[in-house]
Amino acid sequence: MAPRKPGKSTGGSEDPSVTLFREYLRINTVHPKPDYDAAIQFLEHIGTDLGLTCQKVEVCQGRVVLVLTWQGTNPNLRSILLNSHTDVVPVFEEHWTYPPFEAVKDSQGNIYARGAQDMKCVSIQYLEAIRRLKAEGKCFARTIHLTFVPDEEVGGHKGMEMFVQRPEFKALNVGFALDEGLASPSDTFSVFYGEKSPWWIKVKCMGSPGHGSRFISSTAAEKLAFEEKIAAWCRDAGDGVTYEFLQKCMDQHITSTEESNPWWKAFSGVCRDLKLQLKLEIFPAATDSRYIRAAGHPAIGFSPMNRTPVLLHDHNEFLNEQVFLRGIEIYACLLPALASVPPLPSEG
Ligand SMILES: CSCC[C@H](NC=O)C(=O)O
Ligand SMILES: [Zn+2]
Ligand SMILES: [Zn+2]
Repeated sequence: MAPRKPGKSTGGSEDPSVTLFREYLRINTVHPKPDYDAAIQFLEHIGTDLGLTCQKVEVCQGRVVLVLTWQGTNPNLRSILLNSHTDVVPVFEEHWTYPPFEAVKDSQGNIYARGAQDMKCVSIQYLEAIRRLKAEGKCFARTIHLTFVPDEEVGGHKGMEMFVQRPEFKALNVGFALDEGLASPSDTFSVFYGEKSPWWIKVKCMGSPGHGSRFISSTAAEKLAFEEKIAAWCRDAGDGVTYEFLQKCMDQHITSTEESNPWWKAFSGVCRDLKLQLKLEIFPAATDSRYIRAAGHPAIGFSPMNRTPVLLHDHNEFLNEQVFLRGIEIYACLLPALASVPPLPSEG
């Protein structure tokens, strides 16, 4: 085990937000057996400390969604949803320079841990931005809800997919949601308004595989045409060859990034004021945003990490503490703007 080194980039005294982030990273929520209870207890404690109301929704056995709420002054208006998942993907410890659940900070202020980018940073940034706004005595018209969901990394079925079907979700009256994005190695910040639709397919071939790997010449861009091709391959391979979808993402919703859209106007307006360069992208995989969008709500994927290599699911995932702290400042500007979007025509 590598020794834990004291951080030097802050001159020895660490920002309490960074300390909290590192504490959260040490909670082992790795698949296949994430310690969700420990994560929820930790987050609930922070929320209660901040004076947020707390609700727990058990979407199925052992899978609880934690909802922390900062009530707005006009509860009739639609709310802002800040979503994050609590689970992280497995590690190959032998490929890590530092133990992946110790949140070691090196001399440059880089914090190494599974979940440093995906996406424990964002959970703590949301909370710490709220801490700052509350300390300044701020309050806003719209309610802000934070949801902490399980199982995103295994498809979100026992997480956000079930939660959006629940009356407790409908009662949140969501107007606009923020969820995870990706780091960006350049100066720009990546912003995601839609996602690819991954298909994970398990093919079961009991006998001889025959010529099941033979490709048919005409390619099909259309997804349903592609599924027919898979079915045909299985038929061609002989009896007893079956396939099943482990993931079949079909959602094609995208979120408006038109200046005329009031949510986008608020989001992009803050970024302009802060001189953040945005790069609008389609997320290359699938996140829980797809369930939020499919439920009819606009959602933007945004993890404020520029000048950072994209290391989600990779060995030696890290985030620099200065980038992390800048993210809190960014949310502390975004949240007031979003929670102050004037009543929309549909809100009377
Ligand atoms: C299709 S379920 C996707 C789960 C996971 N999402 C983001 O990383 C992923 O591995 O892409
Ligand atoms: Zn993620
Ligand atoms: Zn992930």
